[in-house]
Amino acid sequence: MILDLDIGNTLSKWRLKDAESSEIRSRGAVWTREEWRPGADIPDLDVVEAVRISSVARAAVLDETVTLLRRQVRHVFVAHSQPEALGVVNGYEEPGRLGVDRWMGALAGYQLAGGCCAVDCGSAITIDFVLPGGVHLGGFIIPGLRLMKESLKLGTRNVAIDPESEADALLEPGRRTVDAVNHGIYMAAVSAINRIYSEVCDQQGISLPMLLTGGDARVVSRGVQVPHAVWPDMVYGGLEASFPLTFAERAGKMSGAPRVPEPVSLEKIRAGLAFSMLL
Ligand SMILES: Nc1ncnc2c1ncn2[C@@H]1O[C@H](COP(=O)(O)OP(=O)(O)O)[C@@H](O)[C@H]1O
Ligand SMILES: CC(C)(COP(=O)(O)O)[C@@H](O)C(=O)NCCC(=O)O
Ligand SMILES: [K+]
Repeated sequence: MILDLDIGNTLSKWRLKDAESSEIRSRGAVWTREEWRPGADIPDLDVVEAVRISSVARAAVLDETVTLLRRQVRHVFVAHSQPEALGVVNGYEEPGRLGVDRWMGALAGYQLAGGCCAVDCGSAITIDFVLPGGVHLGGFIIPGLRLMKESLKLGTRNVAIDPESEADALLEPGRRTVDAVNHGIYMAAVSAINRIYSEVCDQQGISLPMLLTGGDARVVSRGVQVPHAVWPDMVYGGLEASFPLTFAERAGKMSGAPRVPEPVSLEKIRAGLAFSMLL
C-alpha cells in the first residue's frame, strides 16, 4: 500500500492507494496543528510500504511526521519545489520558495492538460499558470474563504457557506451579518479567479484549461464561469508524477484525474474582459 500525504496549513489529508490495483482504499484528514495520535483518523501504517509527502506546514511538522513514518515505513519520499521537473520550468525567482502544493498542482496539471491554470482553494487560494511548453509563469495568492471570514472577526466563523448553495443565491445582498459575510467572501474569491484567469490569458494570448482543487473547490466551482474541472486529488497527482511507484504511474496515469475541460476561445475571454471594463 502507498500512503500519500498532503499536509496543508489547515488539514493534513491522506489516502491509501493499492500499489497493485491502483485503487484508492481509504482516505482521511486530521487537523495539521494537532498531533497524530492513536484513535484519530489516521491510516494503519502496518500495511504501508511507501509514503509520498507534500507539506507546506512548519518545518517542525514535516520533520516530526517524517521521523514517525521512517520508524515504520521503508520508503519515504518528500516533495520539494524544484527549478524544473517533468517538463515544467518553475517561474519563481527563487524556485524553492514556491509552495510545494502549488508545484505539485502545476506538475499534475501539466501532465494532464499541458498548459493550464491550476487553482487550489484551501487556507489560501492560489492561482498558478503553466503555458504549453512548460513555462510556469508564477501565480497569485489570496486568503481562502475561511481566512477571509475569520479576518473580519464578526463572530461568523462557525457558519460556513452551505456547499449546496446555488451561486445565484450567493450573489444576493445579505440581510444578516452571516449572509453579508458569506456572500461577500464568496464573491471576492470567485471574481478574483474569473478576472485573474481572463487577464493572464489575455496577456499571454492563449486560452488555458482550468483545474480546481482544495477543500473549497466544490463550492467555488459553482461561481467560476470559466470552463474548468474539479480535481480533488490534484496535489496527489503531482506526487504520483514526481515519485511514480506503480506500473500505471510510470505510464503517466494519475488516480482520479478528470477529463480536461475544453477552454472557451480567446476572443470570448477578451470580449468578456472588454465588457467588464465598460461597466
Ligand atoms: N470539513 C471541513 N473541515 C475543514 N475545512 C473545510 C471542510 N470542508 C471545507 N473546508 C474548507 O477547506 C479549507 C481547507 O482546505 P484544504 O484544501 O484542506 O486547505 P489546506 O491545504 O490549506 O489545509 C478550509 O479553510 C475550509 O474553508
Ligand atoms: C500559499 C500557501 C500558503 C498555500 O497553502 P495552503 O492554502 O494549501 O495551505 C502555500 O503554498 C505556501 O506556503 N507557499 C509558500 C509561499 C509561496 O508559494 O509563494
Ligand atoms: K491552497
